[in-house]
Amino acid sequence: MSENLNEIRKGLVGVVADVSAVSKVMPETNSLTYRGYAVQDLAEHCSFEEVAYLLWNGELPDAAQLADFRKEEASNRAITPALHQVIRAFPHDAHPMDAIRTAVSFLGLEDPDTADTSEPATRRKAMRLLARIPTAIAAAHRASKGQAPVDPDPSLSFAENFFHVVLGKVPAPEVVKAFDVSLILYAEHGFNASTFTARTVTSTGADLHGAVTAAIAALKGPLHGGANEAVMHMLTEIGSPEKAADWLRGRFDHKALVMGFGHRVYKNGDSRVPTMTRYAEKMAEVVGDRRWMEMSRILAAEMLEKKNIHPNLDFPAGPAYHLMGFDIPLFTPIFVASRITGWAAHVIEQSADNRLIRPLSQYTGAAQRELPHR
Ligand SMILES: CC(=O)SCCNC(=O)CCNC(=O)[C@H](O)C(C)(C)COP(=O)(O)OP(=O)(O)OC[C@H]1O[C@@H](n2cnc3c(N)ncnc32)[C@H](O)[C@@H]1OP(=O)(O)O
Ligand SMILES: O=C([O-])CC(=O)C(=O)O
Repeated sequence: MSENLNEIRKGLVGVVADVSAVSKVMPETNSLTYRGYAVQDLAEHCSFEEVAYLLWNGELPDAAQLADFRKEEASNRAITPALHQVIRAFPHDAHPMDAIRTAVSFLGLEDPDTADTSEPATRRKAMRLLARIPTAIAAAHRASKGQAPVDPDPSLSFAENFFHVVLGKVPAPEVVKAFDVSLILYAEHGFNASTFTARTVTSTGADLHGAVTAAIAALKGPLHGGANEAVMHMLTEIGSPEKAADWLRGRFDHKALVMGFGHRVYKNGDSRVPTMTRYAEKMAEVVGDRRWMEMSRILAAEMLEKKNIHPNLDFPAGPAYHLMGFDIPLFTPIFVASRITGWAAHVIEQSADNRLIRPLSQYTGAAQRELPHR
């Protein structure tokens, strides 16, 4: 095999690493489909549970299949006293992404199917993770604030229950809908860094909890999922719409990244941004606070005009989650609660037709040499 420097694609830019039937990212039309359905249609007309079923099964559920899926998810939400105890032992200033990464690893220790990498076992484990991740995120977040955990409520939808376990109350239906839309938009996106991490771990024959633990670690990074938190920190730092343009000029002067902008695949706009922006605007109306969306509008217009760079999904999701009442460190964990669906679909797909993922590197270190005399 040739080892030509010209063949190196740093960051694997443009490399097609495998086939996948889970989703299709189409930068030429700024569009995205899950199992063939346009993501904006799914977001508008389906629930997150239906989309989770679709990603895992290839087809949308009928009424009975959806009822079974919902029942299965809702009845698996409780976490053990042992995990609650572990969570209470986390440092109070631990980032919730580190907390959920550790909790998922612990859930692997407890799971009766941990080491079984067969497809039926992986599906059972995926359902348990989907159901328990919100409970663990909420327990860790509440413990860090000195608050007691809230028991999950099986009578609530996935989205309603997320608010219930984190905040202890379920907001108005339009807020729940906006959150559900965000979960659908975040659920799946091809071979992004965290999903590729999950597939790489799976390719070694390792189990789902290992793959998801690694994927969470990858998602935390500010160039990936961590950007939704960084966006809200940025907006908070700017403070008011009048300061947005000047603040941005300062970033340009320092050649600094502007969080929530740019994308490895989309160069002319992220398929999910128009839908998420619309729902973030609705949240601004509900809350009666237009400041964040006004700042966002100015930043997006300036970035496009001066740099020709479009926002990605994390840009409207950040202020949307803030307006829904979530603390900033919960934003990327919410991404985890959603993306577990895409990760599991890819783990199942990778296992079904596996080959070890193992690229090459071109060596640039010292030439071969003799050991010093000893
Ligand atoms: C859900 C998600 O994970 S979406 C991604 C979330 N991440 C972010 O929002 C972080 C900010 N964005 C970025 O860091 C990048 O755009 C990435 C990591 C998402 C994509 O990176 P790449 O594909 O390697 O970037 P790309 O090659 O398109 O960059 C082209 C040019 O635009 C610049 N650029 C790209 N994004 C940004 C940005 N957010 N702010 C300022 N400049 C940027 C690059 O610095 C580069 O400039 P150069 O040609 O002068 O070196
Ligand atoms: O596709 C990517 O590289 C990042 C992204 O938007 C996602 O994971 O949703």
